[in-house]
Amino acid sequence: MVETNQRSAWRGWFDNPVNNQAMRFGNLQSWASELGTNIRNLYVYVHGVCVQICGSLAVCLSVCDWSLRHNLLPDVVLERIPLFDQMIVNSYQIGDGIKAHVDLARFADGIAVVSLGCPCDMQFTRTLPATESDGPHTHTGRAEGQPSDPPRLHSHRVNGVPLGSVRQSLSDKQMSTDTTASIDDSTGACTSSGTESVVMRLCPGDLLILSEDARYTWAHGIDRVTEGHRISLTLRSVKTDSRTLTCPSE
Ligand SMILES: O=C(O)CCC(=O)C(=O)O
Ligand SMILES: [Fe+2]
Repeated sequence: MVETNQRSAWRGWFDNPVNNQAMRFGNLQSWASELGTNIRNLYVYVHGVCVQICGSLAVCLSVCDWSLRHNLLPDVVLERIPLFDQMIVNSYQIGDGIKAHVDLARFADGIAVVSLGCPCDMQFTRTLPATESDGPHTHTGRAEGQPSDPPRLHSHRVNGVPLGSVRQSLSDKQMSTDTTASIDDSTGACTSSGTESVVMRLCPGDLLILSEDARYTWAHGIDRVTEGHRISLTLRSVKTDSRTLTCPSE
């Protein structure tokens, strides 16, 4: 449903391949606000393993059927009204990508990206400290590279949840409440040349949430889309102190 509505929402915007990005600030279209509401209400269950300790020995190891419920966004972000007030729609033709970046600091924590159309691989690279990087707005076609010399770090868990589990199919009619996500540590985590990186396949209907560590200390980018037309919706919130646009000449 979301995909059908949204496709008609941007019909004609990208007919000319020169146009590959559309932005909206302030009040979002009703379907985009509804998407934000659905994201606010989403949570995942993380299944656990229980180790029972007796003295200094682990005497029993059992896989439990209890689950930990995680909201997709931190509480402080979920309290925000509206949750999102800025949207970018990116259109990628074959060969297009987006340079590895950390989203600009003027956007608050808690960013949601919905993937539609053809799948692609998104690369995550750990980079510290979080910087006001070039940002995504250099979306001019092919990605040009990765941040130079990112620090070496070790964890591929984000907010305690492996990156690969923070995906939720929006085509799932149950999306508002009883959603589940499996923990999958085999999401392509790899280490090369001392750089920690993770590749995540983004399929149509996937929702990617970037918050806290994932939002501030991992760069994300797409080398190039290889299979066909892809559309992404990025929902963000402009920080209160960044809402006034100033003209450099003033
Ligand atoms: O197209 C995407 O999946 C990511 C877009 C993005 O990172 C951005 O607009 O900041
Ligand atoms: Fe981004």
